[in-house]
Amino acid sequence: MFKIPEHQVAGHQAKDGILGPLIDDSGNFYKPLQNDERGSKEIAFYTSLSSDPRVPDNIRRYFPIFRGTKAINASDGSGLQPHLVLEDVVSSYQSPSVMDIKIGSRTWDPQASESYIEKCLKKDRESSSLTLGFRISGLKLVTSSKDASVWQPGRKFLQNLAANDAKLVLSRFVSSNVASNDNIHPDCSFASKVFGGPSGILEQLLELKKWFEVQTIFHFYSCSVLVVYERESLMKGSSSSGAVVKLVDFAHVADAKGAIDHNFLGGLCSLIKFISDVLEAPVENGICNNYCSKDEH
Ligand SMILES: O=P(O)(O)O[C@@H]1[C@@H](OP(=O)(O)O)[C@H](OP(=O)(O)O)[C@H](O)[C@H](OP(=O)(O)O)[C@H]1OP(=O)(O)O
Ligand SMILES: Nc1ncnc2c1ncn2[C@@H]1O[C@H](COP(=O)(O)OP(=O)(O)O)[C@@H](O)[C@H]1O
Repeated sequence: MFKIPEHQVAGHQAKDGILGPLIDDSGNFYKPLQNDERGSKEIAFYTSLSSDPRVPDNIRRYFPIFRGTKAINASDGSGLQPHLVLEDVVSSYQSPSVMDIKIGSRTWDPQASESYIEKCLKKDRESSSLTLGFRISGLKLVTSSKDASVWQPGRKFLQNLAANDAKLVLSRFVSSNVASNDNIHPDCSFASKVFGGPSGILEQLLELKKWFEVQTIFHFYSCSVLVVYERESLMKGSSSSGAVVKLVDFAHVADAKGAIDHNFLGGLCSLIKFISDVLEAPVENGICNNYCSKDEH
């Protein structure tokens, strides 16, 4: 009944007897509750999100639906363990293309231990978090569902991108010619249908930004924007990409104590600028002008 999620792109993964999330056939995503304060923080967040009247209805749709907790057999063979039961946000896609972008220059919350802060500071400094205000934690793009081929760059490569290369990766994420040749200029041919349009990724991020400009309830440290779309249907000429933004990972959410979450807001603004640039770059001869580097992998 429980399976390892095929489309998970970051975080702890349930393979090789490791503790990680599981899914079922009914659209549920079971995230193991880490048995330190991270598990309780994530439950506290979802519980408070569900009941807090200050969270506007239009913003709730950016979070996976929370269906409580349940003890299920854990992926590491340790027997019944408590899991968060969340909506599996990719379950309605035939072959979802997914990108996880961890937002904010700083990924530790004020209550973290000295050793955890030190570990995060190192990762933030060595990744694009400090320079860009976000880092791409993982990405998987289905290039052909017929032979199950995918484009899935290494996580270390993705996390350490300079600005030009981040633009290149975002461009490739919405290009039709990813499979053909690693060095080919991305054509960005799906940019307008995935990033653009009245219900595209950019509009969704802008709606979230509006809320982050005023909300003083939560500080979202180490939280990710998950971008999902159905590439296969675009390849076949459909005009609908099913592009959605979801926020995931609330193990480090802190009380905002009445202050704006400038860390998340800054990272979100930076991501919005990158996506706007990809969208606005004029395409000449089918080639996207924001192509920047030849040596990515
Ligand atoms: O253990 P690591 O080094 O893989 O770090 C995990 C991160 O992996 P990454 O830095 O992307 O390679 C991982 O990052 P992603 O979710 O993969 O972006 C989380 O930050 C995870 O922390 P938590 O479960 O949210 O508290 C991190 O786990 P903890 O180190 O906090 O347990
Ligand atoms: N509700 C969900 N539905 C589908 N996939 C999810 C969901 N939540 C997380 N994921 C997948 O799992 C990955 C890691 O999730 P995350 O909550 O960040 O775990 P961790 O705390 O281990 O870092 C995400 O990048 C995404 O691919």
